[in-house]
Amino acid sequence: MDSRDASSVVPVVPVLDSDAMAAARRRQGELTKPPGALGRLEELSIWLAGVQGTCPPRPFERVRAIVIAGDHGIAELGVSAFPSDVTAQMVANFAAGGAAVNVLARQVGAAVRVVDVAVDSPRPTTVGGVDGTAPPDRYRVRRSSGRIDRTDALSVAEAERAFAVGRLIADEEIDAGADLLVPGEMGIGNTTPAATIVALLCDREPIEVVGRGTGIDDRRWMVKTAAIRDAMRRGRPFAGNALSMLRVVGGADLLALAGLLVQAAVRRTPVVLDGVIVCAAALAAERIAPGARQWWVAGTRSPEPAQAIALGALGLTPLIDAGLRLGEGTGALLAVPLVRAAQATLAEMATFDQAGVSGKSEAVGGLDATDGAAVDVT
Ligand SMILES: O=C(O)c1ccc[n+]([C@@H]2O[C@H](COP(=O)([O-])O)[C@@H](O)[C@H]2O)c1
Ligand SMILES: Cc1cc2nc[nH]c2cc1C
Repeated sequence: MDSRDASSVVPVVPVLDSDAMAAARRRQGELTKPPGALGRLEELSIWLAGVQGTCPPRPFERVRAIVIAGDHGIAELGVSAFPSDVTAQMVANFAAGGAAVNVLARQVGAAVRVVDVAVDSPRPTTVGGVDGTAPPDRYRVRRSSGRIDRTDALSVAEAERAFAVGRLIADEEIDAGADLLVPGEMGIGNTTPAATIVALLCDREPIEVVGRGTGIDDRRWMVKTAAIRDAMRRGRPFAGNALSMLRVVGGADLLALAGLLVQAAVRRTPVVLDGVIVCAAALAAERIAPGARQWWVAGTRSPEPAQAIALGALGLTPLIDAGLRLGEGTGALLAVPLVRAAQATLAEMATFDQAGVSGKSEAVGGLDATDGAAVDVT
C-alpha cells in the first residue's frame, strides 16, 4: 500500500464513448426545444450516452444505494455532535427501513445495501452480499478505524483489504445487474478524515476544510480543527500517494468507497456522488485511477467546505443544492430523478422534423446549439 506496492492496484479506466456522445449532442439540437433550454439535463443526457455507449441512452433498471458504515477513533476526541454508538444504531435503522436513505431510495425505486466495514462493534452489524446471504465477515475490515491524529487509521494489510472490499462490492452489484450506483456512508466522526484528505490532496489549510458535520458547536469546532491539523501533519508525507494517505489518515470506509468508485469506472457503470465523505473518497479515487471521474456525476451540494473543494478539483458541479448534509447517499438519491429525466427527454422527445415544428432558431446573436448544453463534463 505504500509506494512499493501501490502500483499493483492501479486499474485502467476506460474512456467514455465519444461517438455516442457526438450523436447525443446532435440529437439534442434536433429535439423540439430551443437549444440549451433543458439546461443541465442536456449535458447529463450526453454524458449518459457516453457512459452507456449508445444514443439515445437506455432507462435505468437497477439503481442501488450502498451505504458503507464505519467508525473512527478520532470521534473519542469529541469532533462530532453525536457519540460513536449512533453508527451501529443507525445501521439497525437502515436494516429496519426507517432512515432517510430508505425513504428516498423507495421514492426512486432503488434498493439499499448496507455494508459494515469498520463499525465499532464486536461482530459485523450487517448481513453480507447483494442479497444478504454472504458471510458479513467478508466485508468487515476491523473494529473502528484508528485515531488519525496519533495513529494510522489502518495497517497496510487492512487498507489493501478495505480497498478490495469496495471493488468487490462494485463487482457484485454490477454482476447482479446494477446500472446506476449511489454510494453513501454512515459513521460518526467521518467528516474529520474526509476533510483531512481533501486538505492534503488540494493543499489547503485545516480552517479551509473544516465543517460543522452533524452540527457541532464552536468548542467542538476548535477541537476538530486541531485534530485535522494533527492528522495532516501525519498524513503529509503520503500526500503524493492517495492509497497510502487513505490508510494513514482516512479509514476503512473511505478506502472501501474509493475502491467502489474506481471499480465502477473500470466496469463502465455510472455513479451519482453524495456529500463530503463520498466526494473526499472520489477525489482520492481519481488520484489512484486517473480518469475515473468521467464515470461520476455530482448529485448534491453539501455545506461542508471540503466537498466544494473536492468537487472543484474533480471538475464536477452538483445537480442539486438543497442544503442536505446527512450523508447515507440521500443527496445523491434526490438527484436520481434528474438523471432519469435526462435519459427520458433525450430518448423520448420528438424531433422538429417528427413533430412538424419549425426548428430554425431566430435567436439574435446566433445562439449556438451547444450553448449551455454540450459542456465537457469530465
Ligand atoms: O454528506 C455530507 O456532506 C455530510 C455532512 C455532515 C455529516 N454527514 C454525516 O454525519 C456523520 C459525520 O458527521 P460528524 O460530525 O460525526 O463527523 C456521518 O454519518 C455522515 O454521513 C454527512
Ligand atoms: C442520527 C444520525 C443519522 C445519520 N445519518 C448519517 N449520519 C448521521 C448522523 C446521525 C447523528
